[in-house]
Amino acid sequence: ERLLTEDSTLHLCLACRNMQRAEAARSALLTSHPDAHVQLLHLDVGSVQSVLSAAQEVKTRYSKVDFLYLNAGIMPNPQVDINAFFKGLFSRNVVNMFATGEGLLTQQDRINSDGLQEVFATNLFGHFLLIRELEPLLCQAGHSSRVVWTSSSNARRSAFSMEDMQHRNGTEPYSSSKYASDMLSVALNRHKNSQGLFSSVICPGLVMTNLTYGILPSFFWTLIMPIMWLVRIFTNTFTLTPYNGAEALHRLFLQSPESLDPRAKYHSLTSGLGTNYTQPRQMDIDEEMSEVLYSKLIELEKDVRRKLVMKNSDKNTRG
Ligand SMILES: NC(=O)C1=CN([C@@H]2O[C@H](COP(=O)(O)OP(=O)(O)OC[C@H]3O[C@@H](n4cnc5c(N)ncnc54)[C@H](OP(=O)(O)O)[C@@H]3O)[C@@H](O)[C@H]2O)C=CC1
Ligand SMILES: CC(C)=CCC[C@@H](C)[C@H]1CC[C@H]2C3=C(CC[C@]12C)[C@@]1(C)CCC(=O)[C@@H](C)[C@@H]1CC3
Repeated sequence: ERLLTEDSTLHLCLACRNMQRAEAARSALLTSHPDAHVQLLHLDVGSVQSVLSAAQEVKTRYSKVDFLYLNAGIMPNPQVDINAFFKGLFSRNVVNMFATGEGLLTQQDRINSDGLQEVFATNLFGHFLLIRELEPLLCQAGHSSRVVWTSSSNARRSAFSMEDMQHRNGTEPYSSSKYASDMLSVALNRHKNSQGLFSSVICPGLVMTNLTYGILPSFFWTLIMPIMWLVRIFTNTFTLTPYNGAEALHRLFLQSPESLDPRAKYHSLTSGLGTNYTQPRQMDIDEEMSEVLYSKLIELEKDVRRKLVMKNSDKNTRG
């Protein structure tokens, strides 16, 4: 919506797993921008086969991609640690606790049909595979393109382990996957800037969406809304509405790739008085670690492709 308000001649492609929701989003966009070009594409970013098919379809439809917004993300079965919340409330760490949710949330992950951890597959690996597949459209001579990751201030180095990059053994797969996306963005810039591809990371702040309604029921959030407006005075990270949360996505659209800081996370912020702005903050990233992650993802990609070929040939021989 905000991009079309900026430039109504844009060609948008909404890549979604639920086509009914995609159609509803398209209709809403066409109501406010009747001449807009909005196409739909089926994509389940958590499925390797779906990513490969969707990328193939993009390559037949378009000759180049200027912006790729990697926004899809999940936080399955979140649990709030109430004790930690009340402890944090009376500690010196209280502002950081509200800004990042650090130490308050755990999730239950599971293995998907590709044999990958679902949160890792959805929040990181599917996006990575999509970029790899779309490289011919993203990396073109004399043309610069942009990849924008929706990360989170919940991303934390200590939640991530290189020996367990899928977070099979921990209870914070969300934080781990978001930290991995921050590292991957840094690595992508190192590898791809020379080919015209620029990667950035944003955090929308705490926004009321299906994700947050999965943490606490919507009526509870409505009930504590006055408290949240109060908290906003101290953190600025309680953006609360999708419009405010999209501030950094919108800002990056207007900024030239050369002016971007590859090691910064761009935060959507809303002041106590309701003013929206974007602020870059340095990420806690080690270049060497990001390089190791990049290599491990390339290895996993090879492995996953090999398995898919075997699976498909098995299917063909059986029937
Ligand atoms: N809300 C918040 O406070 C914060 C959110 N974020 C991040 O913002 C992003 C958007 O989340 P938000 O809008 O809050 O949450 P929602 O759950 O409302 O939206 C998530 C979106 O991702 C889509 N999605 C999930 N899994 C897949 C998949 N396998 N394939 C394709 N699409 C998929 C969902 O599609 P469908 O409609 O089919 O479910 C939905 O459109 C996420 O990356 C999240 O981590 C970051 C910081 C804070
Ligand atoms: C606001 C009050 C009075 C209570 C709510 C407490 C927590 C449930 C809440 C405080 C900080 C929140 C938070 C997130 C989830 C809900 C909280 C832990 C996130 C982790 C949600 C997803 C993200 O990506 C982060 C940016 C959020 C950070 C803050």
